[in-house]
Amino acid sequence: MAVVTTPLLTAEGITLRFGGNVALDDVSFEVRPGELFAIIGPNGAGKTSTFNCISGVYRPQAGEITFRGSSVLGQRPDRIAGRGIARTFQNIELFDNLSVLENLLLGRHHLMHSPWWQALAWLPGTRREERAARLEIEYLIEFLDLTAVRRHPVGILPYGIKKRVELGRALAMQPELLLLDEPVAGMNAEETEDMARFILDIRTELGLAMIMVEHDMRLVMDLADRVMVIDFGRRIALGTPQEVQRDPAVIAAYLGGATDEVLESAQEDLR
Ligand SMILES: Nc1ncnc2c1ncn2[C@@H]1O[C@H](COP(=O)(O)OP(=O)(O)OP(=O)(O)O)[C@@H](O)[C@H]1O
Repeated sequence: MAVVTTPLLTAEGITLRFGGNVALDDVSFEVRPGELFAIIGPNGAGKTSTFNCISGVYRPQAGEITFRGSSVLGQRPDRIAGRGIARTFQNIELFDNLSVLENLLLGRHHLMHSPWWQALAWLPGTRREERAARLEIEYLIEFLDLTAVRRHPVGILPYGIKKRVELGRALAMQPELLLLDEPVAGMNAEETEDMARFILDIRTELGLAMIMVEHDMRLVMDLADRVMVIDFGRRIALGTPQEVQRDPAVIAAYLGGATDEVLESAQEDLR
């Protein structure tokens, strides 16, 4: 008997317009618990817009997005984050003057009731809630191999480590779904390999579902369980990495209507 899994997130018929410009046109997909779901597509295809609809930055004019069975539409980004959807950004958004530990504690803090400065002050009378948070953060610091830099101000760290701190801050929010916006953009080969390892560890050890937007095809094809391809705001393919990289519509989207010969060579590249 086939096992039916209830989706964690469902997007149904999402349409998003900016004036006359259609950023997303009737896009539907679902993300299953524990799945690594990738969204790819040429520049301006609508990938970031999809993230912005899920995380409450944009409200689509049509369609529905549900997380664990109830709608996220119309909710503020902080409320959606509190429901278990955390996000990293294309451009790192951290507090440069604060340490790695402090940045992670602030990420954790939106879940707590005590004032934010208490998390940083670490007073002798610090409440139980703060102590529990501190233990979780210490676990994440170790998990992400950040122990050696835990007290360093984020501003002085190399780019690849900053991206890892940003990942840590999103994980500190204890999400069930993590949105990764170009996690390896601008990274060298070694940093990319490290990040790929951490993404895999998040899936296997923490069991989190992830949606990843990424231009690095090798990373996508190596890591993702399923891939959705969008072009000009439309979903043109959805399937396993093997299925989408064979799909002529996908190859054509990347090349803009090519001959059979060029398609074949693109297929090689996508492999
Ligand atoms: N705030 C906005 N105002 C007007 N148009 C927007 C806005 N955000 C996105 N768009 C438009 O929506 C379309 C999709 O953009 P989006 O940023 O989602 O693409 P993308 O696939 O993430 O691109 P890239 O790979 O370059 O990051 C583009 O035509 C873009 O110009």
